[in-house]
Amino acid sequence: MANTAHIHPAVDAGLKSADPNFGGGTLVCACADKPVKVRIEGQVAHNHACGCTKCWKPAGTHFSIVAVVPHDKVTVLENGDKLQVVDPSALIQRHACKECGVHMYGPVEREHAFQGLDFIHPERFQEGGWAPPGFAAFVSSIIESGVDPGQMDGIRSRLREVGLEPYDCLSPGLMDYVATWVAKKSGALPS
Ligand SMILES: N[C@@H](CCC(=O)N[C@@H](CSCO)C(=O)NCC(=O)O)C(=O)O
Ligand SMILES: [Zn+2]
Ligand SMILES: [Zn+2]
Repeated sequence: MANTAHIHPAVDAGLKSADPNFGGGTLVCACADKPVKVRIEGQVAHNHACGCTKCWKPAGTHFSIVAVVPHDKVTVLENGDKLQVVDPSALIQRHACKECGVHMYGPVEREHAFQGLDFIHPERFQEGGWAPPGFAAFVSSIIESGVDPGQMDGIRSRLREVGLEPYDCLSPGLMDYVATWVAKKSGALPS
């Protein structure tokens, strides 16, 4: 029987390939009136499906689609007065539209391996061509949002079917990157 587990509309509809000429675009929130618009220069990196409770997801969806760009490639173009930080104590300072709730950008300002990067949701680009997600992160975290643990086998196999290897943290490459940063900071590895 076909696996019909829903992941995210952009995944369920079939992932679109990156356009090698994609040079950036404009993220737009979901407000019909005075939408927040944020300009991103260049292609996104490390795009992934994220099951954590903190990332913004469209209604009825278990996963977000989230990627990073350098902070200096992010410019608020319109209606920035509608933005507010969701959780000022979080590592990722997610700036959400107060009216529709869409997260528009989330800088990491703290001393961390990801400092200088902003987390964004490429599905909010009004243009196509952004790099598709390459793996699924924080998959077990969807249980924290109320997903029945009995559905996890089906969800993980669906993720594998669509080419998104499921992990319960970030991908091994990113976890190694973070751990290397920590080891260099502590002196466990030479910097
Ligand atoms: N089980 C928790 C996990 C939350 C979490 O650690 N999320 C990650 C991934 S977000 C995008 O990849 C993270 O780095 N969070 C930092 C932050 O949120 O500031 C849950 O589901 O809430
Ligand atoms: Zn909005
Ligand atoms: Zn997340």
